[in-house]
This record gives sequence, structure tokens and C-alpha cells, in this order.
Amino acid sequence: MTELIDHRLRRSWTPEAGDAAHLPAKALRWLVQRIGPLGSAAPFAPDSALSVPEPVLGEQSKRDLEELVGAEHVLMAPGERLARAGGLSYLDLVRRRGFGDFPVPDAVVLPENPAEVQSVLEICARHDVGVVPFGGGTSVVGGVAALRGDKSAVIALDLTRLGELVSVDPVSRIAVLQAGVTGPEADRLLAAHGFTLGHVPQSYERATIGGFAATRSAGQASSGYGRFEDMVSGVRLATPRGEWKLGIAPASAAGPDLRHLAIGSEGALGVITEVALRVRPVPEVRRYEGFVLDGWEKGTDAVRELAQRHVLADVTRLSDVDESEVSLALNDGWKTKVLRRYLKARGVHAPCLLIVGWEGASKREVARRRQETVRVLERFGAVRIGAALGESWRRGRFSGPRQRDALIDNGVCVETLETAAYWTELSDLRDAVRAALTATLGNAIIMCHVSHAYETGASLYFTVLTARDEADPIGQWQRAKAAASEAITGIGTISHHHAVGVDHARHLPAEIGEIGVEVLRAAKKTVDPAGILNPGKLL
Ligand SMILES: Cc1cc2nc3c(=O)[nH]c(=O)nc-3n(C[C@H](O)[C@H](O)[C@H](O)COP(=O)(O)OP(=O)(O)OC[C@H]3O[C@@H](n4cnc5c(N)ncnc54)[C@H](O)[C@@H]3O)c2cc1C
Repeated sequence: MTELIDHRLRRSWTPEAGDAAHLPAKALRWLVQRIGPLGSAAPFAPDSALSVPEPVLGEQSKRDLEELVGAEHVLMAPGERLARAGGLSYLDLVRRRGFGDFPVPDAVVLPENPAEVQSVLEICARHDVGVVPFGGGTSVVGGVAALRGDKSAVIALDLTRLGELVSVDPVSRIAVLQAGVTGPEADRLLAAHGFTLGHVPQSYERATIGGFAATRSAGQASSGYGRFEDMVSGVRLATPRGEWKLGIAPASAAGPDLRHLAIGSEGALGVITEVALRVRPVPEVRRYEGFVLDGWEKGTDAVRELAQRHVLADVTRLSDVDESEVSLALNDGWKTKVLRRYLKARGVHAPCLLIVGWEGASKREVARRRQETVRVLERFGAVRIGAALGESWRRGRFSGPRQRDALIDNGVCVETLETAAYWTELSDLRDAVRAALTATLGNAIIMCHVSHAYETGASLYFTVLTARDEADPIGQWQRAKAAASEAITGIGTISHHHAVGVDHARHLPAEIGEIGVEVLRAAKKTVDPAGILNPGKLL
């Protein structure tokens, strides 16, 4: 099975770069200056140091599953089970360094196709076994925690083997992909037909089509290509009650759009086996640039104007002063010093970096769109700092997870959280979340950016760095996250794109109302009467 999931996934972001991920000494010195002495070094614990309970999957369940998918696709070895125990939140990662326990599935089952997924669910329903759908395992909200709930056992349903491009309709520009296809693999398969998805979240290298759909993911180019849900035209869903296919036409007035019971259902209402997706031609031309605005208010005003005039670049990412300062500090060379002087001379005292990127069919198209964007930015006094910064951001845009691994290794508590709100509330909400985090964490660097903008509002994405509390590393982040979630509740959404999982489930009723929760429960009861699907998530 080792070819199907790299065990190092649990220890590092990518096999090639993971072990090599390190922080320059300069960056660590700068961090100590800002947040004080770091926690002790905390490398990943070997599997042998982690507690893996004996599996409790019944003999008959095991035999039925083995008969269906083959004994080599029902894995019970501790290493295989540990590899699918939990996702990649900060708490998941510190637990893997020996701080606190986490639930481990009783078995890992790897079906080969939608029909086998359907049969796995029927077997599990018969034997009262919980099923945790497992895509790339990149959930940061406890979405793949192997919780058993009231079931007799729990399996991780690893969808890696559902790895095919099922069909491409170049006329309607729709492709059907199986759920286990990862971001890069989807683009590789589609490129052979001249298409791309344009969906590039930071977890792109690991996350899967099924996971994107199940969590309402949003990629870094969402301003141009849309959120993942905007790309979905149809879904094929396995449920304990039978298979459910949705999405027959590009638009419909045939009652409520039930596709949205599958999109964002986080494995609690069914297992997505195939997704029909809108695809776009692979862009011929890409242009990425950096600008600087003076202060957060001017920056968000500019982004709002771009969104409301419909001239957003495909990638539009505005960092606040703190995030911009960190970016500049970590690149502290002579060029940065010159840049700082230049910005001062241009009257920019509180630099906020703005990365903008356009992708299109021709130089002319990209130039025309760029001109529309830049015209608005100039009205807000944006200072252009050139293509080098934009390109360097594009090249390094998937490096965040590797740096996070290295920071945690070095005793830093580093985590992200996100929300979205209407423009009227956006800045107040940012202040409130910062205040809540500062009150609980004390000396911390709190950075924020907007990377998904809409006519009516935008997302806020926070990155927090503080020294790890040696005595209580888990409680340290749980308290901070609870305070931030309280600050968000009632003003912004509890999640713009990370989803609900376990971590946000408590806050869902405040967002969708008790009736909303009952509607979801009723839907679950209909498709999953025995409640085997992803115990403890979403609801
Ligand atoms: C470093 C890092 C950066 C990230 N950046 C982004 C980002 O830029 N944008 C963004 O949107 N998210 C981001 N995420 C969050 C995460 O990558 C997304 O939630 C992603 O969509 C999950 O895909 P996955 O295949 O890894 O799903 P998993 O983590 O395996 O599962 C996520 C949830 O979906 C369910 N699920 C998975 N597959 C299926 C299926 N086929 N059918 C039904 N349910 C299923 C699981 O049970 C679980 O509840 C990031 C995460 C990390 C660790």
C-alpha cells in the first residue's frame, strides 16, 4: 500500500521537501526578538512512540470488507491506521509530536470505484461501523478525526484509488473527475485536453476533488475562477440509502438546489465519488505583480472598489501591515531596505502589500484587464513595486505548509483561522479577532490578509505565531481559537473555506439557526438512518 499514501504525509508536507524544510537562522532570531524565547524543539514522534489502540473491527465486518475490496485493501497495521488518523491542523501536528492523544481508525479501507464505495457503506451500515471519508487528509478543522461516536468501530475510507478522469465534454466545458484525484493530478489530466480547473488552494498539492467539494474550498485564484462550489455542475454521491446523482443542467428552477446538500456536506451526508466540473482553457499568459497601499483601510477600500467594478484580478491578495512587515523582514536584504526608503519617499508609511495576478488567453487580453485593475489602484495611491514580487509570491505560494512544519519543529505555536464578513463589518471584525487572540496569547504576531473578495464583502485570513506553551500546548491554542470564534460569531461566518468539522460544529447553530440544524439533521436521517457517516462532524 505504500505507493498509495506516503507515510511521510503525516510528518511533513511533501516527501521531497518535508525533511529539508528549515528556517533560516536569521528568521528564527527575528522571531525570538518579536515573540520571546520559543518552546523546545519538537520533532515528529516515531510511530512506535504514539499510542495506537488495538482495532475493534468485528471479524465478520472485516471479512465482508475484504471480500468486497480485496484483503490487500483493508489495512489494519498500526502505521497505516496512524497515517489516516486526523488531519493537518496545528493541534493535529503537535499531537503527532507526542503532546496528547488522538483517535485512530480501526481499519483503513481503499475501494476502487463508486460501486465499491456504495457497497462499503452498505456493509458498514449492516455492522454498525462508522465511516470517515478520507481524501488528502488536509482538513484543518478535525474533519477527518477518526471519531467512533456511538458506533461499534470506525474505518477511514481512503479514496485515493478513485483517481480517474471519467470524461471530458469540450463543447460544454465539463469534466467528470473521481473523488480521489489530487489538485496537480486533476490539472495534469485536464491539460491533455487543453483545460484547467483554476483551483489552487494552498493545500493544492495534497487535497482532492472530493475533499474540495465536501468542504466548499476556495482557491487562491477564486476572484477569477470562482470558489470550488462555483465550478461544480454535478455530483455522484454514495449514501447508506443508495446512490444519489445530482446536476442535470447548467441552471435549474426545479426546486431548491440539492447539489448543495452534497457540496459542503463534509462526509456527513454521503461519500462523493465523482464530481462534474466546469473547466476553463489552460491560460496562455500569466502576469503577477506587487503593489503597496498605505494602510489597511485604503487597501480594503481599493479591493472593494475593484470587486464592485468587476475588475478584480484573478488573484487578489491584500496583506495587512503586520503580514507585510513579516514578509519584508524575512526578505531583509539591500533590496528591501531600498524598497522601504522608496515607499517612505512616496508617502507610504504603513505598507500593505497587494499581490495581483491575471491569467488569460493572450497578452492583449491580460494587458486590457490589467489596465482596468491598475487604473482603480492608482486612484487609491497604490505604488507599483513590480513583477518580481508577484512572481516570487506565485513561485512560493505552496511553501507555507513546509514553513509551518519547520516552525512547529522549532517550538512555535503557528496556526491560521479564517472568516468572511460584509464590507461594513470587515475592519471591526479584524480588530475584534486580533484583540481576542492577543488577550489569550499575550506576546504574539497576528497577521491578516484578504484573499477572496466579493462585491458585498471579503474573507479575513489570520496567521498567528507565538511561543509554544510548554506546559499546555493543546490548551494554549484551544483557548485562543475559542476566543477568536466568539469574536466572530454573529458578525462573520465561522468558516469561509476551512469548513465546520469538529472544531466549528459548536458554532454552527448560531450561524444557521436551530431550524437550519434540524433541517440538516432531517436530511442526515434520510440518507444515513443509522448515522454511520463521519460521526461528530458538521452536526
Ligand atoms: C497548509 C494548508 C493550507 C490550506 N489551504 C487551503 C486553501 O487555500 N483553501 C481551502 O479551501 N482550504 C485550504 N486548506 C484546508 C483543506 O485543504 C481543504 O479543506 C480541502 O478542501 C480538503 O481536501 P482533502 O482532500 O484534503 O479532504 P480531507 O481533509 O481528506 O477531508 C476534508 C473533509 O471532507 C470529507 N471528505 C473528503 N473527501 C470526501 C468525499 N469524497 N466525499 C465526502 N466527504 C469527503 C472528510 O471526511 C472531511 O470531513 C488548507 C489546509 C492546509 C493543511
